[in-house]
Amino acid sequence: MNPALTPVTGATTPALVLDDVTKTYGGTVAASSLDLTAAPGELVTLIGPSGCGKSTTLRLVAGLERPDAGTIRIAGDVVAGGRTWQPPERRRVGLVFQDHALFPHLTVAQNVAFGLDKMPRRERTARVGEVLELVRLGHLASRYPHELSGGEQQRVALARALAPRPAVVLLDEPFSSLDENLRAQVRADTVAVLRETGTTAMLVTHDQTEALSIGDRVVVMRDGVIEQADTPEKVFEAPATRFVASFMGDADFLPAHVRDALLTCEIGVVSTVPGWANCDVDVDVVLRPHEVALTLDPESKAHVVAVEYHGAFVLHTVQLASGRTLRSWQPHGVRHPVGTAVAVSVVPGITPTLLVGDEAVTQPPPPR
Ligand SMILES: Nc1ncnc2c1ncn2[C@@H]1O[C@H](COP(=O)(O)OP(=O)(O)OP(=O)(O)O)[C@@H](O)[C@H]1O
Repeated sequence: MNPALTPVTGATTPALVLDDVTKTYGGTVAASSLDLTAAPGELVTLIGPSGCGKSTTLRLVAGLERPDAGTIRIAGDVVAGGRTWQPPERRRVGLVFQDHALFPHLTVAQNVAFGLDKMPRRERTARVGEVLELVRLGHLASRYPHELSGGEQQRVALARALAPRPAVVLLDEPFSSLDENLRAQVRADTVAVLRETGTTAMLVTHDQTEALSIGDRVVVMRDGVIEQADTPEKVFEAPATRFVASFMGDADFLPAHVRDALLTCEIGVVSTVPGWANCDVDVDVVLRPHEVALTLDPESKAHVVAVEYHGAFVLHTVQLASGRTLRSWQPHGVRHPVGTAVAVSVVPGITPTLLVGDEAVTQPPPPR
């Protein structure tokens, strides 16, 4: 990493802490008792349905909204909480928005220099050159925003956010105005720059794959509440709630039973459940399409009811004898026509998530 580009944060001090932060608008609780910590250099992705409070969370950190309660710390300093209130310009945060929000009458270099007005002129010019090189736009320094592509504008917005060496960069759906092909490239470039500079970032997205693929940690929100904040693997493979299981990827739920450490449901034995010996409990099992196997079986009461071609994989929906449906990813070359009778099982070695009510359980619930 280039030391000149390193954001100034203490190695052990979290870059960002939200402690019991709440924000309401009239009767709407947009953020409810949020607890969240980002370590220096961490990239946190925030995801959830429309209106769940993602942008509010970002705006609270940026200082564009005041919390009703709770404390926000940036690089160890309280910026909101109790009697303390730091305005946005004193918070050491960089902002990148979906629409880039560049000043149309300023050149690329002037846009990037905008937040550096307190810096001596020579230092400022050097810094602008440095961050423009970082985003590979040094050659376009004297262009105006309307003379740039969408992807280039987004890189200018990132350069402008990084120029003052913020403790945290906040990105609100930064790629959603870009078309599909460009988005993947700009996303990869942006993440590379954040990594190279060791920048702590919080990024709001609507895109599950994006949240999982770029986040060190994924924060799933619903109705102003954090449902789960975990590594991408945990969020996908061990969702904490029914909502997280279904929101972060395709998931089907079947009533199931654990007796003496054996998990069974309508399709038969699913797996063993170590540590669940001597119990006899009803649960729901979460099954993802890549965990469901199909074999041709004319005797089976299950049959294919829908087939969707997705290119590399073909999604089969199967109706079981009970009327419930399960989905199964089949490889590119496999296509069982609608009506085909199939035996359904799970692929070997899976550790499925079990739910009691809407909560995932890893221990047998206490006897009632
Ligand atoms: N300024 C405001 N005044 C009143 N209500 C607001 C205001 N800003 C947000 N809200 C409400 O707070 C809730 C959370 O909004 P927020 O914009 O944070 O959600 P979001 O998850 O970012 O949604 P989206 O994905 O649609 O952008 C919503 O119910 C919204 O209507």
